[in-house]
Amino acid sequence: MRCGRRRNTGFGSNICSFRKFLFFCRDICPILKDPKALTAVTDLFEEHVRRTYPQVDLIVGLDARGFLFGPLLAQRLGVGFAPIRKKGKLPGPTLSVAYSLEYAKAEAEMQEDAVSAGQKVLIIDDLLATGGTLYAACELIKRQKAEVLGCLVVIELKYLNGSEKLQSTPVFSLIQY
Ligand SMILES: O=P(O)(O)OC[C@H]1O[C@H](OP(=O)(O)OP(=O)(O)O)[C@H](O)[C@@H]1O
Ligand SMILES: Nc1ncnc2[nH]cnc12
Repeated sequence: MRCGRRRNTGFGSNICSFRKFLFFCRDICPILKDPKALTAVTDLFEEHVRRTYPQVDLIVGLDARGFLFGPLLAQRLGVGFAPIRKKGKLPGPTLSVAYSLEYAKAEAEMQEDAVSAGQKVLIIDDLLATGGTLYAACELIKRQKAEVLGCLVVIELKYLNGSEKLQSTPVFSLIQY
């Protein structure tokens, strides 16, 4: 798919926009191509987590682009990382939750031993749209009796009100549209 246009303010210049079906999509791939931008994104997440959630035990990243930012942040913080994947990808016993996105339905899965009861968890992804994916991730973590401290995303599509679906779980985003 061709990249349409880029914003030219702050990090926004590293976000590519394109159309998919009837939707206007945002792509974080240009951040990955620019080492300074990727470092700055990681710095901002690290700064926020150290200030707001010093008690965090584990970073959980969402399939697929949460895997690009999550391990970098976990390593900076000196905590572990665990993946939530789309259905059918993870080995061993798993838990799953179905959810809807802007343009599809899917199922999120997590390994049963990925999170321990009582652990304090932050969830990370590239983008919050309708909130279906992050909501499913919160459900998976709560079912394992761990605590979700909050969610971190590079981009939040405010006009889709995804944070309302997450109710009292705080969302920290670096760029809003
Ligand atoms: O807030 P929501 O409406 O749930 O949408 C957000 C999700 O959609 C995108 O991934 P997508 O599921 O399209 O899959 P991909 O990572 O495999 O591209 C994005 O990376 C988020 O994970
Ligand atoms: N508008 C959007 N842009 C990028 N990824 C998305 N996932 C769901 N909605 C999206």
